[in-house]
Amino acid sequence: MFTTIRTFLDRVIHGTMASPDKIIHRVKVLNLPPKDTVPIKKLFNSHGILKYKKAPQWNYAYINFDSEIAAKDTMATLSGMVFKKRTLATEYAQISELAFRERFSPPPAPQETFDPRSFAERLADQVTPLYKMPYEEQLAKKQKQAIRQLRNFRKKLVPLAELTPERKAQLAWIYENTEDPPCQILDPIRSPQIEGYRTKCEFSIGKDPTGQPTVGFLEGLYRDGMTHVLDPSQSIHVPTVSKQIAKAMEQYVRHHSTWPVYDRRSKSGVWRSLMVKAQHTGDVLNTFSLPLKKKVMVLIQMKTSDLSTLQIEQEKQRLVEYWSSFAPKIKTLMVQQWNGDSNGVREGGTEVVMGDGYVYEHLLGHRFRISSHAFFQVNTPATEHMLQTCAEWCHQEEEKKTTLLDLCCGCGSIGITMANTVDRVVGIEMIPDAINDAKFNASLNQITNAQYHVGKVEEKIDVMSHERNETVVAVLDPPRSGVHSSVIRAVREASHINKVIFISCDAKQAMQNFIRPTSKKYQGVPFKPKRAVTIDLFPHTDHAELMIEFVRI
Ligand SMILES: C[S@@+](CC[C@H](N)C(=O)[O-])C[C@H]1O[C@@H](n2cnc3c(N)ncnc32)[C@H](O)[C@@H]1O
Repeated sequence: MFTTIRTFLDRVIHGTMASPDKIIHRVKVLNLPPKDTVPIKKLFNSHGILKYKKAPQWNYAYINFDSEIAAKDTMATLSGMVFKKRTLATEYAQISELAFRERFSPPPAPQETFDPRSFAERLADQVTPLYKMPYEEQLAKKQKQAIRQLRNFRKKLVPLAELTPERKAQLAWIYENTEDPPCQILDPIRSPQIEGYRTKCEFSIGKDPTGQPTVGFLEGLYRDGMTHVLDPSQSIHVPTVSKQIAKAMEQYVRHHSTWPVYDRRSKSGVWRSLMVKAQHTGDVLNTFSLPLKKKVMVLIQMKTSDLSTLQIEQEKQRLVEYWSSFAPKIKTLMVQQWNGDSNGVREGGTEVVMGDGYVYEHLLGHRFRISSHAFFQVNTPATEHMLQTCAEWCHQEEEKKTTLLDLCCGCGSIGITMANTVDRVVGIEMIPDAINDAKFNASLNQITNAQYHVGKVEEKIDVMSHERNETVVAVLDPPRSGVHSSVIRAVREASHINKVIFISCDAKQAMQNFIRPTSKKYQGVPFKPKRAVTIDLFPHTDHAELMIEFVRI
C-alpha cells in the first residue's frame, strides 16, 4: 500500500480523511435567482459565508457547517429575507461526511467491449475526429456549422415575435432576410499549418490499457469511468517536439522514478500531468534561426501529499538534472504540486525549477511573453490571419478617436497587435499573471497607449473613463465556456461602444443576447451582425473560431 502511516495519521489529524462519525450540518437555501452569481456571492459574503455550492442554473445553494448551532444561526438570518424580489427559505439536513464524500467517488469502470481499432486510431477518433477527411471538406463542414449558427439567431428570436412594434422594429433586419444567413459570411480562413500546429498540449500521466505507465491523452471522459491514457505519438495535431517531451517524461516515470503514476480511480500515486508549451517562434527576434531550446516550457504536475519535504526536493532536483540533459533543450521547467481530486493543470501552486518561467511567441511582428497559466491561442499562423481580419474590422472610418476595448484580453495579444492603429487600448482580464504578461508585453513592444485592468469583465467594464469624441470598439474573446450575461448587458448599455467584434468557439447564448430586443433585463440598443468569418484554428477537430462583427442597429 503506497499510503504511509505518516500520511494516514496526517489525514486523520488534519481531517482530509472521511471519518464515519463526522456529521455535516447542511443548509439548503431556496428560492434564489438562477444566475446572478455576483449579487448572490455578495449576499452570502456579507453574512460571513465564504464557501457555498451553487451552479448558475440552480435556484438553490448548499452551505455546509461543522455545527448545528452555526447552521441554525444562518437559517435564522436567511429565512424570510427578500433578495431580488424573492423571499428566501431554508432547509436543514444532517449527512455523514463519509456519505458526502462517496458522492464524489469515481464512477464504475465501463465494461470492456471488443474494439477492433488500434490505440492510435481510438485516440485519433477522439482528439482529431476529422483526420480522415480531406482538409477542404473539413473547412466546408465548419463553414456549414457557422451558417447554421447564424441562421439559428432567427429561429431562437422568432418566438419573441409577440413584441411591441418598437421592439419588433429592432429585429427588422432578421425578419427581412428570411432565407439567407442574416449577415454576410466570408470564406473560411484556413490554417496555414494543418499538422503539428498545437503550441500547447496538456498530457495526462497514467496507465495505458495494458497497464504500462504512459504519458498521453486520457481516453474518453473521467466522468464516464475512463481512466486509460493513450500514447500521443501519432496524434497529427501535436508538434514533434511535444511528442518527444511526452515520450521523455514517459521514460522518466517508467525508468528513472521510484514513484508510481497517479491513479484517477484510487486517487493515489505521484505523477499526474504534463503541460508542454512549444511555441511556434520562440524568444529570438530573428524568426529564421530558431534554436529549439528557446521555445519550450514544461510543467509537471505531481501529487505530493504522500511524499516528505525531503523526497519532494530530491525529486525536483532529479527532474532538473534529467531535463537539463534533454535534447532539444527546453527553456523553462516548472513543477506544480496538486493534491486535490480534480484533474488537469491548475492556476497557482507552481514553482519554477529551471529557467525563468516564461516562453515567447511572435504575432504580426510583435513579441509576447507567456506565463504558464496565461491563455495564448494554440495555432500561431492561423491566429495571425484572424488578428489581421479583426484589425480590418476594427478600423473606424470616422475622424474620431478610437478606443479598443480588449475584453478577456489574456496576455494582450489582440490589443497589442492593434495598438498602433487606434488611439488607446484598454484591456480587462481576470487572471493576474496574464495581466502582468499583458503589461510586460506592451512595454516589450514599446506600446505606450495601452492600459490593463485585472478583474472580471462584468465587474470592471466601467474602469474605462468615457471621453468625448471617441468611438469605442470592443473585441470580446471569451473562454469556450462563455461569458456571464452581465458582460453582455454591460456592453449593450455602454452606448459609446458602437461595434463589437465577438470571437468565439461556442457562445451561442451570448451572441443572442447581443441582438435580442431591448427589455428590462437587456437594456440598451441591440446590435446586429454585419459580417462573420470562420477561422480554422483547430484542423482535424470539430472546432473553429467564429468571428462576428456586431454593429448597433
Ligand atoms: C479565449 S481567452 C482569450 C485571451 C486573449 N483575448 C487572447 O486572444 O489571447 C479568454 C480569456 O478570458 C479570460 N476570462 C474568462 N472569463 C473572464 C471574465 N469573466 N472576465 C475577465 N476575463 C475573463 C480568461 O482568463 C482567458 O484569459
